[in-house]
Amino acid sequence: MYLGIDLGTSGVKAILLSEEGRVVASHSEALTLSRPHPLWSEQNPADWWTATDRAVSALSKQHALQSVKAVGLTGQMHGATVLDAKHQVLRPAILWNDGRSFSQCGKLEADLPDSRQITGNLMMPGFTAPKLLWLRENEPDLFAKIDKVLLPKDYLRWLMTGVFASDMSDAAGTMWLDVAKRDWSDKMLSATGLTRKHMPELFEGNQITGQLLPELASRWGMDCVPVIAGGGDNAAGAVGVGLYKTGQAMLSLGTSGVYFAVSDGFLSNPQQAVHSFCHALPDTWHLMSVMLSAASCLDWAANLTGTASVGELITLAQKTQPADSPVWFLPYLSGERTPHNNPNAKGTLFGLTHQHGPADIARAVLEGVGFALADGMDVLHATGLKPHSITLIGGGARSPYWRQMLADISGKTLEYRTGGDVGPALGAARLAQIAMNAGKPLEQFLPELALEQVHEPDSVKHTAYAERRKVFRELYVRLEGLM
Ligand SMILES: Nc1ncnc2c1ncn2[C@@H]1O[C@H](COP(=O)(O)OP(=O)(O)O)[C@@H](O)[C@H]1O
Ligand SMILES: O=C(CO)[C@@H](O)[C@H](O)COP(=O)(O)O
Repeated sequence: MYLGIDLGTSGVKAILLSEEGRVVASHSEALTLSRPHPLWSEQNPADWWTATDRAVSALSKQHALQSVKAVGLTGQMHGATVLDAKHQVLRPAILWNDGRSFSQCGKLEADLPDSRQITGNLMMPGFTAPKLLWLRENEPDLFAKIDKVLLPKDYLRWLMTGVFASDMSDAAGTMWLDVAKRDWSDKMLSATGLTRKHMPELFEGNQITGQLLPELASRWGMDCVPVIAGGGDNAAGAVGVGLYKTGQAMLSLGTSGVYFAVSDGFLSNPQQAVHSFCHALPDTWHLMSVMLSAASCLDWAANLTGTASVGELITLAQKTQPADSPVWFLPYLSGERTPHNNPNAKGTLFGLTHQHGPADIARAVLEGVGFALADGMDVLHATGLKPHSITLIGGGARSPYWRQMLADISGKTLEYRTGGDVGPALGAARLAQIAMNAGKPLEQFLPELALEQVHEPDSVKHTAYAERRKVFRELYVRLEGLM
């Protein structure tokens, strides 16, 4: 078997994949997020480790882990985890949805006019490099002590193997990688006062980076098996659902919302904040549009409306019909990346009257996230890449009602496959299986998951939603200055 570990924002998931490609067990442990100041978003790396240890220990009670041949790692991207020379964590990790480094982004682009050519991307807060510049300017004593900068899953790897290593897909999200060359860029590193010695060694997603340390192996009832590079959660999620060829795409409904498409060449649309990164398999790249708050808006709305769970919130929304006097929701609760690149963008409810109640708000939130996802799809398609199939993954994809609404809003056929909700952990386990079967054809280990439901867009509803989306977009344009 293969063990896949996904350090998500809302929790750590561990799954066991059988040699035949079946998920035989899984366990999740929740994580919380801290927002100590406006625009800040942090987690304590010690909590990541506690949750990981608990998740794997719980899995070992469901299923003996003695037959695990390799471990694959994946996780939330871009987080800055900084260690001192004794390899102690210096401060809470600054996460992917943290907007504090907006001015540092402008400074980096001004200092390095070719930064978009090297990285393929617009410099955005949330990416790792501008956060390190923020630390240099705002916490200089701490910055001076930094010996290593690690991405979240690579901090777990360090604790599991004693090795500093990363993979190309996650490293691409730092803005220190030359994405076309798949190597660290000395120029980008030096612009933030760092060198290669601060970075982990680079691997492709399906390469072995080290072995599980003996004390952990015995704690979890495993051998000292290889730990594989793995990938950022989106690239690994794509591998999990079998996406590695140009034209394959997915929509990931996690804390963030991501439209991800595989490309065999290096394309980009930095002006509209489309991300252009390496894929987790050699010689492949991908594009993605990222919205910072997607399914997390449902958690927020469930809390706001006093509904017990996201499932209940969706049931509430289902009781409403698209109204004559609708409510609109701008889902920018943590600012936004694609297409606005604006950490100061705000969540907004518009159109409320005495007639509206919690159900209308629930519906507006589901629709608003859908409109924002459709905006992201449009700007990705503007690169010329036109995917021929779109698979839904992530916790939000568990709702058939929301899945159909997203097909109606986007006007695209959306496919839901069994097991898509554990996508990244499954992808990490699949990368581990590929690594242990080097030389065999990839296709053998990347079967598409069984199709559970196909959501065809309803053309009448799509036309109505297209009208509503015009107002959604206009609202942002008019409110941007006030935000
Ligand atoms: N039944 C459900 N229907 C729709 N959304 C759900 C359901 N259950 C959980 N979710 C959503 O799934 C999200 C978590 O998805 P997940 O892919 O695990 O995120 P992450 O990788 O960011 O930790 C939560 O924000 C929650 O709103
Ligand atoms: O910032 C990005 C991608 O660029 C996010 O997608 C993070 O990688 C977090 O993912 P989830 O926890 O929402 O899966």
